[in-house]
Amino acid sequence: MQQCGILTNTETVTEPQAKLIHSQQRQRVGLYGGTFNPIHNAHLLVADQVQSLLCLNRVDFMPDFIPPHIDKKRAIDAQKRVEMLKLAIESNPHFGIELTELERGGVSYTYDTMKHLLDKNPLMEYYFIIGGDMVDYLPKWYRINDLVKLPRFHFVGVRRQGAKNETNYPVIWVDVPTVAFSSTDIRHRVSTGQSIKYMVPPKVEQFIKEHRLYYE
Ligand SMILES: Nc1ncnc2c1ncn2[C@@H]1O[C@H](COP(=O)(O)OP(=O)(O)OP(=O)(O)O)[C@@H](O)[C@H]1O
Ligand SMILES: O=C(O)c1ccc[n+]([C@@H]2O[C@H](COP(=O)([O-])O)[C@@H](O)[C@H]2O)c1
Repeated sequence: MQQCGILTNTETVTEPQAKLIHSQQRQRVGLYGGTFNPIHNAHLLVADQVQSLLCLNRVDFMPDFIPPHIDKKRAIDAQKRVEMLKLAIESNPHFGIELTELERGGVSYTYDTMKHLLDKNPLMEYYFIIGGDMVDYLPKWYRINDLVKLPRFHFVGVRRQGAKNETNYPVIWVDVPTVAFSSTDIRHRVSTGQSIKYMVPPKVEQFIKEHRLYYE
């Protein structure tokens, strides 16, 4: 079991220890942004691995309203994406859902989201999880130079096959065992009658069937 460096009953506290204690009064929150159309097991695996590797208090999945790369995909309605997220995370006490981008509407620029969350939650330290493929695109992100300078904000890059997995921006890199499929693959498999068993949680599979999502 990994130790997360919690100091207890410390009588004489050195300056580095004090800084550590102070930093531990902050909640370390992972944010996993995406369209989640639908959420799949690779997302869940990444979130779980990053949570334990970085000793995060929790990881919140944050569905976007309009993804900044609009041409990338046309998602099903937000309510159904959230329903599937709820079903997927219900058994993990370290997982939650952050709805701020859906509530705000418009294009879900991360800079706007983080400004809002950091102002609202001064005791939270945020770890924004992105795949290595997304790291390659960081230079094109809206106000990226301002975003990386925000206090209490960190990018966590999950290395992925096929991505460059390097950048000049500050990124905490992690290696986690992962699998290569995407939501696009899930949608394609459903629309062509192939099995998605073990690629999404059973309740999400059931939801997709019941609501006839992605069949055409
Ligand atoms: N198999 C995977 N392994 C690691 N990271 C992943 C994987 N699939 C998606 N991600 C990451 O999850 C985040 C949210 O992704 P998103 O909701 O767009 O899922 P996606 O599977 O990439 O969807 P789509 O195929 O519709 O683009 C992104 O940072 C993406 O890089
Ligand atoms: O702010 C930006 O310019 C920006 C550009 C690309 C992606 N993002 C965010 O990165 C997360 C993953 O994006 P995506 O397209 O893989 O779903 C999601 O939360 C997006 O809002 C943000």
